Amino acid sequence: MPLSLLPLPAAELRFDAHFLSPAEADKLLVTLTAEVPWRQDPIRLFGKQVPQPRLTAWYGDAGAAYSYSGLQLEPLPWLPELQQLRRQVEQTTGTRFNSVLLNLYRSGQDSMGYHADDEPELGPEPIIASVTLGATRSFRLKPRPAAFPASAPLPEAVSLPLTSGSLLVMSGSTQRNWLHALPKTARPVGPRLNLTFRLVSPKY
Ligand SMILES: O=C(O)CCC(=O)C(=O)O
Ligand SMILES: [Fe+2]
Repeated sequence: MPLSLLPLPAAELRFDAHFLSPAEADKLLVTLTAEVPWRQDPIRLFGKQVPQPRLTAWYGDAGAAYSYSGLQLEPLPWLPELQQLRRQVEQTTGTRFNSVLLNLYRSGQDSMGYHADDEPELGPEPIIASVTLGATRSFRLKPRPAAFPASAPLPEAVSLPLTSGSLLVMSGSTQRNWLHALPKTARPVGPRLNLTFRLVSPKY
């Protein structure tokens, strides 16, 4: 299945619900959950240090250092499974990636707040390829008000259910014009593992 373009104004979003087969996605979820050295780093939130409401890991080519929410992350060396997935994602998107951020949402209580992936090392129009394994969670996008003319109504926020094995590609002006989040849910849901492949420019 090719990637299909999702209709969101002033954004570039492509989606394939069946990028990985259910069997591939399940196998990868089990392997990565067990083999990744998951961490729960503190983040600064309103001036206070609090644990992130999810587990994370950062893999990449040597030198692909990245700062995220005030954290400096040195990449772990690629696991064979992640290398293979990177190649698959590169083939499908026609883009090169040198790193991947893994987020493990252990339950519906784990989440990620609204943000844009607009750190300088990602460049002005980053391409971010997001693979989901495990539970379906809603990915929310809302407009950045400053990015839209004040004279017209703002576009509405949207919810995309990201299912296991799906691939979502954000590119072009998406990060400049929209924020995204993975809200908590009160529904009982199993773990969800998300991988966002990125191309970061090494800092020398
Ligand atoms: O878990 C997700 O689908 C979103 C992850 C995300 O936005 C990020 O890693 O920057
Ligand atoms: Fe993000």
